[in-house]
Amino acid sequence: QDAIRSLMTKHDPILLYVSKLLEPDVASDAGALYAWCRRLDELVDDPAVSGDPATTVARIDEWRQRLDELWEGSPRDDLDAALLVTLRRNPSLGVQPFADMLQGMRSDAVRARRVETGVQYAYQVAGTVGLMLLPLLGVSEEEDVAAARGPAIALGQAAIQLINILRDARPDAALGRIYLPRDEMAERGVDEAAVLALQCTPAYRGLVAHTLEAE
Ligand SMILES: CC(C)=CCC/C(C)=C/CC/C(C)=C/CC/C(C)=C/COP(=O)(O)OP(=O)(O)O
Repeated sequence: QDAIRSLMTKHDPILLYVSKLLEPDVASDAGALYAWCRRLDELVDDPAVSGDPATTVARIDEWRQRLDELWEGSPRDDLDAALLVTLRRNPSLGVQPFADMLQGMRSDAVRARRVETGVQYAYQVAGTVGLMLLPLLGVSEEEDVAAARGPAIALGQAAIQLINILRDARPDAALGRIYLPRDEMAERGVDEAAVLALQCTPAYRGLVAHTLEAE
């Protein structure tokens, strides 16, 4: 629990407050899921390997291997062991959202410069979080999951991913990366070169305003 708390304190302090609003078991399950996602993100975002897709991909594949071992009941460390407790407490939690998040990070890593985002990537790195949380929130019967799946993914995407993309658009562009949806950029006449040159054009402002309104 201490290791989970210190990850949250460092990266997402607001989640410490959110956790206090949850039942103790739910809070510790959410914390275990958080630690898995955050450690994966740290592997990928590590500045030491950010210019080296091959190393990043190797790390992601290693994390996938660890996930499989965890699913077979063999955690490699205390944080994995905490996740195993969570998996046992929430048997409807399937491997798919974890595998999908890994796939999203992998496809991000192999594209050296420009990442096409859109709905699929947003699902992979954020919508999946909504799916992971469903069983913790008491949604585990098959037909309930089917009904809640769409809203859960939408919540993850809207709450985490799109806000993140807009917040980080400038530093990402400075790194030669654009995570804005390509189809909407084209529709609104937002020029890729202008974004990379950090120009805040009226078309770009329009896209930001439209994205915020839509969510
Ligand atoms: C503890 C509670 C109440 C909920 C936990 C909810 C969960 C599982 C959250 C996991 C979020 C996470 C770390 C996802 C990994 C992928 C992702 C969208 C990372 C974004 O991280 P930021 O720190 O916002 O951005 P940087 O990667 O740029 O640092």
